[in-house]
Amino acid sequence: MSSSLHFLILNYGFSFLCILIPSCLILNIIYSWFLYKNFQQRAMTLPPGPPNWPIFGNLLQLGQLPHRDFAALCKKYGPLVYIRLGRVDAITTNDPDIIREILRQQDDVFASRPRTLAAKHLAYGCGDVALAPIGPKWKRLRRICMEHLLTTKRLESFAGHRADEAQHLVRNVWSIAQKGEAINLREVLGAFSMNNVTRMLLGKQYFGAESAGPQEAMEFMHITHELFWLLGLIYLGDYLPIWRWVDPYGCEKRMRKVEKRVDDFHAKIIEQHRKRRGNKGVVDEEGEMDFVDVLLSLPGENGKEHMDDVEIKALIQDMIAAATDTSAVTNEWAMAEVIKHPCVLKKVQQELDSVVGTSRMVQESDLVHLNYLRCIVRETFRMHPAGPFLIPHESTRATTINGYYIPERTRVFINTHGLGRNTKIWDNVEEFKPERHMQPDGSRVEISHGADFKILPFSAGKRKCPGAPLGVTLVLMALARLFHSFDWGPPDGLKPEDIDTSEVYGMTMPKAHALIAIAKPRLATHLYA
Ligand code: HEM
Repeated sequence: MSSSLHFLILNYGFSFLCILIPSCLILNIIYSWFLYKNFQQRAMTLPPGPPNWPIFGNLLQLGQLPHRDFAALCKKYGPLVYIRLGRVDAITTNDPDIIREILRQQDDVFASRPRTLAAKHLAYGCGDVALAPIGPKWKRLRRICMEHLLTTKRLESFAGHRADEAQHLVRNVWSIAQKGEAINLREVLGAFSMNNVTRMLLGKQYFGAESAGPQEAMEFMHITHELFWLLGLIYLGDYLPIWRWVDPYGCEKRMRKVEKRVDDFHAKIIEQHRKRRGNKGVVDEEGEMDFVDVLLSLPGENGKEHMDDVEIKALIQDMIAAATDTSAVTNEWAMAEVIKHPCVLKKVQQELDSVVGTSRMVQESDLVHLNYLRCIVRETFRMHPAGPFLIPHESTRATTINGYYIPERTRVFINTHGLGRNTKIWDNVEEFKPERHMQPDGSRVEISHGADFKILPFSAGKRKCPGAPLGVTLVLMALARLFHSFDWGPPDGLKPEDIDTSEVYGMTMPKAHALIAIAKPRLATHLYA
Protein backbone atom coordinates (compact mmCIF):
# COMPACT_ATOMS: atom_id res chain seq x y z
CA MET A 1 0.00 0.00 0.00
CA SER A 2 1.48 3.29 -1.04
CA SER A 3 2.02 5.97 1.63
CA SER A 4 -0.45 8.30 -0.13
CA LEU A 5 -3.16 5.57 0.02
CA HIS A 6 -2.28 5.01 3.66
CA PHE A 7 -2.69 8.72 4.28
CA LEU A 8 -6.02 8.74 2.48
CA ILE A 9 -7.40 5.88 4.62
CA LEU A 10 -6.16 7.52 7.78
CA ASN A 11 -7.58 10.80 6.66
CA TYR A 12 -11.02 9.29 5.83
CA GLY A 13 -10.90 7.23 9.02
CA PHE A 14 -10.22 10.33 11.04
CA SER A 15 -13.06 12.27 9.31
CA PHE A 16 -15.37 9.31 9.84
CA LEU A 17 -14.54 9.26 13.55
CA CYS A 18 -15.02 13.03 13.69
CA ILE A 19 -18.60 12.55 12.40
CA LEU A 20 -19.36 9.31 14.23
CA ILE A 21 -18.38 10.37 17.75
CA PRO A 22 -20.44 13.61 17.89
CA SER A 23 -23.36 11.82 16.16
CA CYS A 24 -23.28 9.10 18.79
CA LEU A 25 -23.08 11.73 21.49
CA ILE A 26 -26.07 13.61 20.06
CA LEU A 27 -28.07 10.38 19.64
CA ASN A 28 -27.16 9.40 23.16
CA ILE A 29 -28.34 12.78 24.49
CA ILE A 30 -31.62 12.55 22.52
CA TYR A 31 -32.19 8.97 23.67
CA SER A 32 -31.48 9.89 27.30
CA TRP A 33 -33.81 12.86 26.99
CA PHE A 34 -36.60 10.63 25.68
CA LEU A 35 -35.98 8.08 28.42
CA TYR A 36 -36.01 10.86 31.00
CA LYS A 37 -39.21 12.37 29.55
CA ASN A 38 -40.89 8.99 29.44
CA PHE A 39 -39.81 8.27 32.99
CA GLN A 40 -40.91 11.74 34.08
CA GLN A 41 -44.34 11.30 32.42
CA ARG A 42 -44.87 7.89 33.92
CA ALA A 43 -43.78 9.17 37.31
CA MET A 44 -46.38 11.95 37.06
CA THR A 45 -49.70 10.83 38.40
CA LEU A 46 -52.93 10.73 36.50
CA PRO A 47 -55.90 12.34 38.26
CA PRO A 48 -57.62 10.07 40.79
CA GLY A 49 -60.36 7.80 39.50
CA PRO A 50 -62.06 4.44 39.91
CA PRO A 51 -60.07 1.23 39.37
CA ASN A 52 -60.54 -0.04 35.84
CA TRP A 53 -60.79 -3.43 34.14
CA PRO A 54 -58.40 -4.64 31.45
CA ILE A 55 -59.72 -3.98 27.91
CA PHE A 56 -63.02 -2.38 29.04
CA GLY A 57 -61.55 0.13 31.47
CA ASN A 58 -64.49 1.81 33.21
CA LEU A 59 -66.99 1.28 30.39
CA LEU A 60 -68.90 -1.37 32.33
CA GLN A 61 -69.47 1.09 35.19
CA LEU A 62 -71.51 3.47 33.02
CA GLY A 63 -75.29 3.25 32.98
CA GLN A 64 -78.10 4.92 31.02
CA LEU A 65 -77.31 8.35 32.48
CA PRO A 66 -73.52 8.75 32.20
CA HIS A 67 -73.65 12.43 33.30
CA ARG A 68 -75.01 11.26 36.68
CA ASP A 69 -72.44 8.43 36.89
CA PHE A 70 -69.62 10.91 36.19
CA ALA A 71 -70.98 13.35 38.81
CA ALA A 72 -71.00 10.52 41.38
CA LEU A 73 -67.35 9.83 40.53
CA CYS A 74 -66.47 13.51 41.09
CA LYS A 75 -68.19 13.36 44.46
CA LYS A 76 -66.09 10.34 45.41
CA TYR A 77 -62.68 11.14 43.86
CA GLY A 78 -62.56 14.94 43.67
CA PRO A 79 -63.10 17.70 41.11
CA LEU A 80 -60.97 16.12 38.37
CA VAL A 81 -61.41 12.40 37.68
CA TYR A 82 -59.55 10.10 35.31
CA ILE A 83 -61.47 7.29 33.64
CA ARG A 84 -60.45 4.82 31.00
CA LEU A 85 -63.02 4.07 28.34
CA GLY A 86 -61.75 0.96 26.57
CA ARG A 87 -58.51 2.14 25.01
CA VAL A 88 -59.31 5.85 25.41
CA ASP A 89 -58.00 8.12 28.19
CA ALA A 90 -60.72 10.42 29.50
CA ILE A 91 -61.24 12.99 32.23
CA THR A 92 -64.38 14.47 33.68
CA THR A 93 -65.07 17.44 35.93
CA ASN A 94 -67.99 19.41 37.38
CA ASP A 95 -65.85 22.05 39.05
CA PRO A 96 -65.84 25.72 37.88
CA ASP A 97 -62.09 26.23 38.49
CA ILE A 98 -61.04 23.13 36.55
CA ILE A 99 -63.48 24.02 33.77
CA ARG A 100 -61.99 27.52 33.58
CA GLU A 101 -58.50 25.94 33.37
CA ILE A 102 -59.62 23.70 30.47
CA LEU A 103 -61.71 26.17 28.47
CA ARG A 104 -59.84 29.39 29.16
CA GLN A 105 -56.25 28.97 30.44
CA GLN A 106 -55.49 25.84 28.38
CA ASP A 107 -57.93 26.45 25.54
CA ASP A 108 -55.13 25.82 22.99
CA VAL A 109 -54.57 22.31 24.33
CA PHE A 110 -58.19 21.26 24.78
CA ALA A 111 -60.03 22.84 21.84
CA SER A 112 -59.99 19.78 19.59
CA ARG A 113 -62.65 17.09 19.09
CA PRO A 114 -62.31 13.30 19.03
CA ARG A 115 -62.82 11.70 15.61
CA THR A 116 -65.74 9.49 16.62
CA LEU A 117 -67.37 7.13 14.13
CA ALA A 118 -70.59 9.18 14.27
CA ALA A 119 -68.61 12.33 13.40
CA LYS A 120 -66.94 10.53 10.48
CA HIS A 121 -70.17 9.10 9.08
CA LEU A 122 -72.60 11.88 9.92
CA ALA A 123 -70.53 15.05 9.65
CA TYR A 124 -68.85 14.52 6.29
CA GLY A 125 -65.71 12.87 7.68
CA CYS A 126 -65.47 15.48 10.49
CA GLY A 127 -65.51 18.11 7.72
CA ASP A 128 -67.95 20.43 9.52
CA VAL A 129 -67.52 22.97 12.35
CA ALA A 130 -69.04 21.33 15.42
CA LEU A 131 -67.37 17.91 15.25
CA ALA A 132 -64.15 18.76 13.40
CA PRO A 133 -60.80 18.46 15.17
CA ILE A 134 -59.01 21.78 15.57
CA GLY A 135 -57.09 22.82 12.43
CA PRO A 136 -57.17 25.15 9.42
CA LYS A 137 -60.33 23.57 8.00
CA TRP A 138 -62.32 24.06 11.23
CA LYS A 139 -60.95 27.62 11.47
CA ARG A 140 -62.08 28.47 7.94
CA LEU A 141 -65.61 27.07 8.33
CA ARG A 142 -66.04 28.63 11.76
CA ARG A 143 -64.98 31.99 10.26
CA ILE A 144 -67.63 31.55 7.54
CA CYS A 145 -70.26 30.96 10.27
CA MET A 146 -69.18 34.03 12.23
CA GLU A 147 -68.62 36.42 9.32
CA HIS A 148 -71.35 35.41 6.89
CA LEU A 149 -74.11 33.40 8.57
CA LEU A 150 -74.49 34.40 12.20
CA THR A 151 -73.72 38.12 11.98
CA THR A 152 -76.02 40.56 13.79
CA LYS A 153 -77.06 42.06 10.45
CA ARG A 154 -77.93 38.69 8.91
CA LEU A 155 -79.86 37.59 11.99
CA GLU A 156 -81.77 40.89 12.01
CA SER A 157 -82.81 40.27 8.43
CA PHE A 158 -84.76 37.21 9.64
CA ALA A 159 -86.58 39.08 12.45
CA GLY A 160 -89.79 39.14 10.37
CA HIS A 161 -89.72 35.35 9.95
CA ARG A 162 -89.12 34.89 13.66
CA ALA A 163 -92.11 37.13 14.48
CA ASP A 164 -94.29 35.07 12.06
CA GLU A 165 -93.18 31.85 13.69
CA ALA A 166 -93.86 33.20 17.21
CA GLN A 167 -97.40 34.09 16.11
CA HIS A 168 -97.75 30.72 14.41
CA LEU A 169 -96.78 29.01 17.69
CA VAL A 170 -99.41 30.95 19.67
CA ARG A 171 -102.10 30.35 17.04
CA ASN A 172 -101.27 26.65 16.92
CA VAL A 173 -101.62 26.26 20.72
CA TRP A 174 -104.75 28.42 20.72
CA SER A 175 -106.51 26.34 18.07
CA ILE A 176 -105.75 23.09 19.97
CA ALA A 177 -106.94 24.70 23.23
CA GLN A 178 -110.16 25.84 21.50
CA LYS A 179 -110.94 22.20 20.72
CA GLY A 180 -110.54 21.43 24.45
CA GLU A 181 -107.54 19.19 23.80
CA ALA A 182 -104.29 18.97 25.76
CA ILE A 183 -101.16 20.40 24.12
CA ASN A 184 -98.18 18.21 23.30
CA LEU A 185 -95.53 20.84 24.02
CA ARG A 186 -92.73 18.73 22.56
CA GLU A 187 -94.50 18.78 19.21
CA VAL A 188 -95.39 22.47 19.07
CA LEU A 189 -92.02 23.64 20.41
CA GLY A 190 -90.19 21.26 18.06
CA ALA A 191 -92.10 22.71 15.11
CA PHE A 192 -91.33 26.28 16.28
CA SER A 193 -87.57 25.65 16.42
CA MET A 194 -87.50 23.64 13.22
CA ASN A 195 -89.46 26.26 11.27
CA ASN A 196 -87.26 29.09 12.49
CA VAL A 197 -84.11 27.24 11.53
CA THR A 198 -85.31 25.95 8.16
CA ARG A 199 -86.69 29.34 7.11
CA MET A 200 -83.35 30.96 7.89
CA LEU A 201 -81.29 28.16 6.47
CA LEU A 202 -83.25 26.82 3.55
CA GLY A 203 -85.90 29.47 2.97
CA LYS A 204 -88.67 26.96 3.81
CA GLN A 205 -91.22 26.41 6.54
CA TYR A 206 -91.75 22.71 7.22
CA PHE A 207 -94.73 22.82 9.60
CA GLY A 208 -97.87 24.90 9.16
CA ALA A 209 -99.84 26.79 6.54
CA GLU A 210 -96.88 27.59 4.25
CA SER A 211 -95.35 24.16 4.79
CA ALA A 212 -92.96 22.83 2.14
CA GLY A 213 -95.23 19.79 1.68
CA PRO A 214 -96.15 17.06 4.13
CA GLN A 215 -94.04 14.36 2.51
CA GLU A 216 -90.87 16.47 2.45
CA ALA A 217 -91.53 17.66 6.02
CA MET A 218 -91.95 14.10 7.27
CA GLU A 219 -88.80 12.99 5.49
CA PHE A 220 -86.90 15.93 6.96
CA MET A 221 -88.19 15.23 10.49
CA HIS A 222 -87.40 11.57 10.24
CA ILE A 223 -83.83 12.07 9.10
CA THR A 224 -83.04 14.78 11.65
CA HIS A 225 -84.40 12.66 14.53
CA GLU A 226 -82.33 9.70 13.43
CA LEU A 227 -79.30 11.97 13.06
CA PHE A 228 -79.66 13.44 16.57
CA TRP A 229 -80.06 10.00 18.07
CA LEU A 230 -76.95 8.63 16.39
CA LEU A 231 -74.85 11.71 17.18
CA GLY A 232 -75.76 11.45 20.86
CA LEU A 233 -74.92 7.78 21.14
CA ILE A 234 -71.89 6.67 23.21
CA TYR A 235 -70.97 4.04 20.64
CA LEU A 236 -68.82 1.24 22.05
CA GLY A 237 -67.01 0.84 18.71
CA ASP A 238 -65.27 4.17 19.44
CA TYR A 239 -63.69 2.67 22.55
CA LEU A 240 -63.36 -1.05 21.76
CA PRO A 241 -62.28 -1.63 18.14
CA ILE A 242 -63.34 -5.28 18.41
CA TRP A 243 -66.94 -4.13 18.95
CA ARG A 244 -66.99 -2.83 15.38
CA TRP A 245 -66.49 -6.35 13.98
CA VAL A 246 -69.63 -7.54 15.72
CA ASP A 247 -71.71 -4.32 15.88
CA PRO A 248 -74.54 -6.30 17.51
CA TYR A 249 -77.10 -3.48 17.27
CA GLY A 250 -76.14 -2.53 13.73
CA CYS A 251 -75.30 1.05 14.74
CA GLU A 252 -72.60 1.60 12.17
CA LYS A 253 -74.83 0.20 9.46
CA ARG A 254 -77.51 2.65 10.55
CA MET A 255 -75.00 5.52 10.49
CA ARG A 256 -74.06 4.68 6.90
CA LYS A 257 -77.72 4.49 5.90
CA VAL A 258 -78.52 7.86 7.50
CA GLU A 259 -75.34 9.33 5.98
CA LYS A 260 -76.63 8.46 2.51
CA ARG A 261 -80.18 9.77 3.14
CA VAL A 262 -78.93 13.01 4.68
CA ASP A 263 -76.52 13.53 1.82
CA ASP A 264 -79.27 12.99 -0.78
CA PHE A 265 -81.47 15.45 1.09
CA HIS A 266 -78.75 18.13 1.19
CA ALA A 267 -77.88 17.54 -2.45
CA LYS A 268 -81.54 18.16 -3.35
CA ILE A 269 -81.59 21.41 -1.35
CA ILE A 270 -78.43 22.69 -3.04
CA GLU A 271 -79.81 21.72 -6.45
CA GLN A 272 -83.08 23.60 -5.80
CA HIS A 273 -81.16 26.70 -4.71
CA ARG A 274 -78.87 26.56 -7.76
CA LYS A 275 -81.93 26.32 -10.02
CA ARG A 276 -83.52 29.30 -8.27
CA ARG A 277 -80.35 31.34 -8.63
CA GLY A 278 -80.15 30.26 -12.26
CA ASN A 279 -83.68 31.47 -12.99
CA LYS A 280 -83.34 34.80 -11.21
CA GLY A 281 -79.64 35.34 -11.81
CA VAL A 282 -77.64 36.12 -8.71
CA VAL A 283 -79.79 36.57 -5.60
CA ASP A 284 -79.81 40.19 -4.52
CA GLU A 285 -77.60 40.73 -1.43
CA GLU A 286 -80.11 43.24 -0.08
CA GLY A 287 -83.03 40.90 -0.76
CA GLU A 288 -83.96 37.63 0.89
CA MET A 289 -80.89 35.40 1.07
CA ASP A 290 -81.15 32.25 3.11
CA PHE A 291 -77.99 30.57 4.44
CA VAL A 292 -77.72 28.21 1.47
CA ASP A 293 -77.84 31.21 -0.90
CA VAL A 294 -75.07 32.86 1.12
CA LEU A 295 -72.91 29.75 1.07
CA LEU A 296 -73.41 29.31 -2.69
CA SER A 297 -72.23 32.87 -3.23
CA LEU A 298 -68.96 32.53 -1.29
CA PRO A 299 -65.59 31.78 -2.93
CA GLY A 300 -63.90 28.45 -2.22
CA GLU A 301 -60.47 27.57 -0.90
CA ASN A 302 -57.22 28.17 -2.87
CA GLY A 303 -58.76 30.64 -5.28
CA LYS A 304 -61.67 28.36 -6.32
CA GLU A 305 -64.69 30.28 -7.55
CA HIS A 306 -67.15 28.51 -5.19
CA MET A 307 -67.16 26.53 -1.97
CA ASP A 308 -67.20 22.74 -2.37
CA ASP A 309 -70.65 21.16 -2.13
CA VAL A 310 -69.36 18.92 0.67
CA GLU A 311 -68.44 21.97 2.76
CA ILE A 312 -71.84 23.53 2.13
CA LYS A 313 -73.62 20.31 3.08
CA ALA A 314 -71.53 19.96 6.25
CA LEU A 315 -72.43 23.49 7.30
CA ILE A 316 -76.16 23.03 6.56
CA GLN A 317 -76.06 19.90 8.65
CA ASP A 318 -74.32 21.64 11.56
CA MET A 319 -76.78 24.49 11.65
CA ILE A 320 -79.80 22.17 11.65
CA ALA A 321 -78.35 19.85 14.29
CA ALA A 322 -76.93 22.62 16.51
CA ALA A 323 -79.85 25.01 16.39
CA THR A 324 -83.10 23.02 16.44
CA ASP A 325 -82.85 20.44 19.17
CA THR A 326 -80.94 22.65 21.64
CA SER A 327 -83.60 25.38 21.70
CA ALA A 328 -86.58 22.97 21.55
CA VAL A 329 -85.28 20.83 24.42
CA THR A 330 -84.55 23.92 26.57
CA ASN A 331 -88.04 25.31 25.95
CA GLU A 332 -89.72 22.04 26.91
CA TRP A 333 -87.72 21.86 30.17
CA ALA A 334 -88.54 25.47 31.05
CA MET A 335 -92.27 24.88 30.41
CA ALA A 336 -92.21 21.71 32.52
CA GLU A 337 -90.51 23.42 35.48
CA VAL A 338 -92.78 26.48 35.34
CA ILE A 339 -95.99 24.42 35.10
CA LYS A 340 -94.69 22.35 38.01
CA HIS A 341 -94.27 25.60 40.01
CA PRO A 342 -97.50 27.67 39.65
CA CYS A 343 -96.05 30.53 41.76
CA VAL A 344 -93.26 30.96 39.18
CA LEU A 345 -95.87 31.07 36.39
CA LYS A 346 -97.82 33.73 38.25
CA LYS A 347 -94.72 35.84 38.83
CA VAL A 348 -93.59 35.72 35.20
CA GLN A 349 -97.11 36.60 34.01
CA GLN A 350 -97.10 39.62 36.34
CA GLU A 351 -93.80 40.71 34.81
CA LEU A 352 -95.14 40.22 31.26
CA ASP A 353 -98.34 42.13 32.01
CA SER A 354 -96.40 45.00 33.50
CA VAL A 355 -93.73 45.23 30.71
CA VAL A 356 -95.86 44.29 27.67
CA GLY A 357 -99.44 44.86 28.86
CA THR A 358 -102.37 42.71 27.79
CA SER A 359 -103.39 44.48 24.60
CA ARG A 360 -100.56 43.26 22.34
CA MET A 361 -98.25 40.29 21.87
CA VAL A 362 -94.60 40.20 23.10
CA GLN A 363 -92.05 41.51 20.59
CA GLU A 364 -88.31 40.78 20.41
CA SER A 365 -87.55 44.29 21.66
CA ASP A 366 -89.34 43.42 24.97
CA LEU A 367 -87.03 40.52 25.77
CA VAL A 368 -84.22 42.58 27.35
CA HIS A 369 -86.69 44.00 29.87
CA LEU A 370 -88.02 40.63 31.07
CA ASN A 371 -85.57 39.97 33.87
CA TYR A 372 -87.60 37.34 35.71
CA LEU A 373 -88.13 35.40 32.48
CA ARG A 374 -84.37 35.58 31.90
CA CYS A 375 -83.87 34.12 35.42
CA ILE A 376 -86.22 31.26 34.48
CA VAL A 377 -84.10 30.48 31.41
CA ARG A 378 -80.86 30.67 33.40
CA GLU A 379 -82.31 28.37 36.07
CA THR A 380 -83.44 25.97 33.34
CA PHE A 381 -79.89 25.89 31.97
CA ARG A 382 -78.54 25.24 35.48
CA MET A 383 -80.77 22.21 36.00
CA HIS A 384 -81.19 20.97 32.44
CA PRO A 385 -78.30 22.12 30.23
CA ALA A 386 -78.94 21.29 26.58
CA GLY A 387 -75.47 19.75 26.23
CA PRO A 388 -74.80 17.70 29.40
CA PHE A 389 -71.15 17.23 28.29
CA LEU A 390 -71.01 20.21 25.89
CA ILE A 391 -69.68 18.49 22.76
CA PRO A 392 -66.77 16.41 24.09
CA HIS A 393 -63.35 18.08 23.65
CA GLU A 394 -59.99 16.34 23.15
CA SER A 395 -56.44 17.37 24.13
CA THR A 396 -53.93 17.83 21.32
CA ARG A 397 -50.86 17.25 23.51
CA ALA A 398 -49.89 16.07 26.98
CA THR A 399 -50.29 18.63 29.74
CA THR A 400 -50.95 18.97 33.45
CA ILE A 401 -53.97 20.20 35.41
CA ASN A 402 -53.54 20.88 39.13
CA GLY A 403 -50.25 18.93 38.94
CA TYR A 404 -51.92 15.83 37.42
CA TYR A 405 -50.68 14.41 34.15
CA ILE A 406 -53.19 14.51 31.26
CA PRO A 407 -51.99 12.44 28.28
CA GLU A 408 -52.24 13.58 24.65
CA ARG A 409 -55.64 12.81 23.03
CA THR A 410 -57.50 12.62 26.31
CA ARG A 411 -61.27 12.91 25.87
CA VAL A 412 -62.77 15.62 28.04
CA PHE A 413 -66.28 15.32 29.49
CA ILE A 414 -67.16 18.70 31.00
CA ASN A 415 -70.20 17.78 33.02
CA THR A 416 -72.49 20.83 32.83
CA HIS A 417 -75.36 18.85 34.35
CA GLY A 418 -73.10 18.04 37.33
CA LEU A 419 -71.89 21.65 37.46
CA GLY A 420 -75.44 22.96 37.92
CA ARG A 421 -76.05 20.46 40.71
CA ASN A 422 -72.69 20.79 42.41
CA THR A 423 -73.53 21.30 46.09
CA LYS A 424 -70.22 23.13 46.65
CA ILE A 425 -71.40 26.03 44.50
CA TRP A 426 -75.23 25.90 44.61
CA ASP A 427 -77.74 25.64 47.49
CA ASN A 428 -80.83 23.42 47.24
CA VAL A 429 -79.66 22.05 43.92
CA GLU A 430 -82.85 20.08 43.19
CA GLU A 431 -85.09 23.12 43.70
CA PHE A 432 -86.19 25.18 40.68
CA LYS A 433 -85.65 28.71 42.00
CA PRO A 434 -85.25 31.41 39.31
CA GLU A 435 -84.88 34.15 41.97
CA ARG A 436 -81.38 32.91 42.77
CA HIS A 437 -80.15 34.56 39.55
CA MET A 438 -81.65 38.01 40.19
CA GLN A 439 -78.92 40.67 40.44
CA PRO A 440 -78.92 42.58 43.76
CA ASP A 441 -78.90 45.90 41.85
CA GLY A 442 -81.71 44.80 39.52
CA SER A 443 -79.44 44.95 36.45
CA ARG A 444 -80.06 42.77 33.39
CA VAL A 445 -79.62 39.04 33.95
CA GLU A 446 -77.16 37.62 31.41
CA ILE A 447 -77.94 34.18 30.06
CA SER A 448 -75.17 33.23 27.72
CA HIS A 449 -72.09 33.77 29.85
CA GLY A 450 -70.76 34.10 33.36
CA ALA A 451 -67.21 34.91 34.40
CA ASP A 452 -67.60 32.58 37.40
CA PHE A 453 -68.09 29.46 35.19
CA LYS A 454 -70.96 28.30 37.44
CA ILE A 455 -73.33 27.93 34.47
CA LEU A 456 -72.10 27.16 31.00
CA PRO A 457 -75.00 26.72 28.58
CA PHE A 458 -73.02 27.86 25.54
CA SER A 459 -69.51 26.94 26.73
CA ALA A 460 -66.48 29.25 26.54
CA GLY A 461 -63.21 29.59 24.64
CA LYS A 462 -62.52 28.69 21.02
CA ARG A 463 -65.37 26.18 20.78
CA LYS A 464 -68.06 28.24 22.43
CA CYS A 465 -71.41 28.25 20.66
CA PRO A 466 -71.41 30.76 17.78
CA GLY A 467 -75.23 30.70 17.71
CA ALA A 468 -75.77 31.77 21.35
CA PRO A 469 -77.52 35.12 20.61
CA LEU A 470 -79.94 33.42 18.22
CA GLY A 471 -80.45 30.50 20.62
CA VAL A 472 -81.25 32.88 23.50
CA THR A 473 -83.73 34.80 21.33
CA LEU A 474 -85.54 31.63 20.19
CA VAL A 475 -85.86 30.39 23.76
CA LEU A 476 -86.95 33.68 25.33
CA MET A 477 -89.41 34.45 22.55
CA ALA A 478 -91.22 31.10 22.65
CA LEU A 479 -91.49 31.16 26.45
CA ALA A 480 -92.55 34.82 26.63
CA ARG A 481 -95.34 34.23 24.11
CA LEU A 482 -96.59 31.05 25.78
CA PHE A 483 -96.59 32.44 29.34
CA HIS A 484 -98.10 35.74 28.25
CA SER A 485 -100.84 34.26 26.07
CA PHE A 486 -101.97 31.28 28.19
CA ASP A 487 -102.52 29.99 31.68
CA TRP A 488 -100.95 26.55 32.00
CA GLY A 489 -101.73 23.49 34.06
CA PRO A 490 -101.13 19.75 33.99
CA PRO A 491 -103.62 17.49 32.16
CA ASP A 492 -106.78 16.53 34.04
CA GLY A 493 -106.25 14.36 37.07
CA LEU A 494 -102.65 15.45 37.65
CA LYS A 495 -101.32 17.97 40.16
CA PRO A 496 -98.53 20.39 39.15
CA GLU A 497 -96.04 18.56 41.36
CA ASP A 498 -96.80 15.31 39.49
CA ILE A 499 -95.08 16.63 36.38
CA ASP A 500 -92.25 14.29 35.62
CA THR A 501 -88.80 15.83 35.25
CA SER A 502 -86.66 12.78 34.57
CA GLU A 503 -84.27 12.97 31.63
CA VAL A 504 -82.78 10.68 29.02
CA TYR A 505 -79.16 10.97 27.96
CA GLY A 506 -78.35 12.27 24.50
CA MET A 507 -76.22 14.85 22.76
CA THR A 508 -78.95 17.21 23.94
CA MET A 509 -80.65 15.93 27.08
CA PRO A 510 -84.44 15.81 26.61
CA LYS A 511 -87.16 15.09 29.13
CA ALA A 512 -87.82 11.37 29.28
CA HIS A 513 -91.52 11.88 28.39
CA ALA A 514 -93.08 14.50 26.15
CA LEU A 515 -94.68 17.32 28.15
CA ILE A 516 -98.47 17.39 27.84
CA ALA A 517 -100.34 20.35 29.36
CA ILE A 518 -103.60 22.27 29.28
CA ALA A 519 -103.55 25.84 27.95
CA LYS A 520 -106.22 28.47 28.68
CA PRO A 521 -106.08 31.70 26.64
CA ARG A 522 -105.69 34.83 28.81
CA LEU A 523 -105.66 37.60 26.18
CA ALA A 524 -108.35 39.06 23.91
CA THR A 525 -109.41 36.65 21.13
CA HIS A 526 -108.44 38.92 18.22
CA LEU A 527 -104.77 38.77 19.32
CA TYR A 528 -104.55 35.05 18.54
CA ALA A 529 -106.12 35.01 15.13
C1 HEM B 1 -80.52 27.24 23.18
C2 HEM B 1 -79.82 27.09 22.11
C3 HEM B 1 -78.40 26.58 22.05
C4 HEM B 1 -77.62 25.99 23.01
C5 HEM B 1 -77.98 25.68 24.45
C6 HEM B 1 -76.33 25.70 22.40
C7 HEM B 1 -75.25 25.11 23.06
C8 HEM B 1 -74.06 24.75 22.46
C9 HEM B 1 -73.00 24.04 23.12
C10 HEM B 1 -73.01 23.60 24.58
C11 HEM B 1 -72.01 23.85 22.22
C12 HEM B 1 -70.70 23.08 22.44
C13 HEM B 1 -69.58 23.99 22.90
C14 HEM B 1 -68.33 23.23 23.26
O1 HEM B 1 -68.19 22.08 22.87
O2 HEM B 1 -67.48 23.76 24.00
C15 HEM B 1 -72.43 24.43 20.97
C16 HEM B 1 -71.70 24.42 19.81
C17 HEM B 1 -72.15 24.93 18.61
N1 HEM B 1 -73.35 25.59 18.38
FE1 HEM B 1 -74.80 25.96 19.76
N2 HEM B 1 -76.35 26.09 21.10
C18 HEM B 1 -77.59 26.65 20.84
C19 HEM B 1 -78.01 27.20 19.65
C20 HEM B 1 -77.26 27.28 18.50
C21 HEM B 1 -77.68 27.93 17.28
C22 HEM B 1 -79.02 28.66 17.11
C23 HEM B 1 -76.67 27.75 16.37
C24 HEM B 1 -76.58 28.20 14.94
C25 HEM B 1 -77.52 28.58 14.15
C26 HEM B 1 -75.61 27.01 17.02
C27 HEM B 1 -74.43 26.62 16.42
C28 HEM B 1 -73.41 25.93 17.05
C29 HEM B 1 -72.19 25.48 16.38
C30 HEM B 1 -71.85 25.66 14.90
C31 HEM B 1 -71.40 24.86 17.37
C32 HEM B 1 -70.02 24.23 17.18
C33 HEM B 1 -68.92 25.22 17.53
C34 HEM B 1 -67.52 24.64 17.35
O3 HEM B 1 -67.31 23.46 17.59
O4 HEM B 1 -66.62 25.42 16.97
N3 HEM B 1 -76.00 26.75 18.31
N4 HEM B 1 -73.70 24.99 21.15
